[in-house]
Amino acid sequence: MERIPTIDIAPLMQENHPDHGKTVQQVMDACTGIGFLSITGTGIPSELVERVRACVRAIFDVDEASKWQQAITRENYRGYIPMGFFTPNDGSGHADKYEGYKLHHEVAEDAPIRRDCALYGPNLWPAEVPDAQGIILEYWARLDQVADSLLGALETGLELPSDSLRNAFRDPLTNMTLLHYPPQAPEDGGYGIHPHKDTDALTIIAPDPVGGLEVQTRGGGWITPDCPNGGFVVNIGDMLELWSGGRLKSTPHRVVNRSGKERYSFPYFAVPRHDVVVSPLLPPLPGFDRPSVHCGHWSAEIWRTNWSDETAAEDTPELGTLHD
Ligand SMILES: O=C(O)CCC(=O)C(=O)O
Ligand SMILES: [Fe+2]
Repeated sequence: MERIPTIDIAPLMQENHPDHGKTVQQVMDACTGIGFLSITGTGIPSELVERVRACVRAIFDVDEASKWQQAITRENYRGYIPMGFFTPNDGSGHADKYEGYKLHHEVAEDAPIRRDCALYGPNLWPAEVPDAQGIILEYWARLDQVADSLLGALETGLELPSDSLRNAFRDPLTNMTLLHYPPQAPEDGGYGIHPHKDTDALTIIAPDPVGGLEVQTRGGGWITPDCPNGGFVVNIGDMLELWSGGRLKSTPHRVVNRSGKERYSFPYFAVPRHDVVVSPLLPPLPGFDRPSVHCGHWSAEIWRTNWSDETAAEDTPELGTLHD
């Protein structure tokens, strides 16, 4: 499949919809083919998405000195990621051209799960944008429902027991990166985000109308998702690829912002609970041979190794890494 289909998922969001089976098949075809789909029929009002995008813009409009004061740390992977803060571990030495703000599934200061895994906790919210918390958490709750519906469809499509995927997302390590990509000049060869695969289970993005996301086809070309207004782009990450024994595809993608305009995006990365060990729930396809992944350990490793003086442990599976 060399194109990214648009699928109305309204039949998945309601029990016993007559088109449920047909929609499951469409989602399966996309996820076992190119690994990307555009979705409509989520019930999320465009107006909510636009309010989120306005907050994201305001968060990046904060002055540089204040951003550095609220920057992400090794101890707490939350807050600002100033432009050029992390360099990809691909040996190229070229920093991606974005600035970010990291958020995680919101957990109270005194939540019991914090005793089991240090990755959980309250988010940092930028002091300068007081509306951000309420608006983004409202949006987040809607995406939790969309992710749940898609996971339910994949359980059906893969013929897995009901809830076998969805149960892994109670107290999840789901996270979101707010992103700002300044426009890149035509002669500028770098990337907004270099080609990579997502290391999560499933990603949901409200595309910025300025464009810039590119997806690799099986043939090696790059295509742009053709997502209708009010729709979302969804992609399979490495964890669902692993769970499905290689049936669902985690596909390389990249961002290049040649629009001449500022680009804002806020991908939602669905990640299971910290103690979930992801390994194939079905016999792996021939040639698909990957070690299992402990979600808490693996998430901590991905974030730790973003600091350039930290190296990956021997036993770390290389999820997300692209090899030539
Ligand atoms: O900004 C986008 O559209 C995509 C970002 C992305 O691929 C990522 O953060 O993993
Ligand atoms: Fe990505």
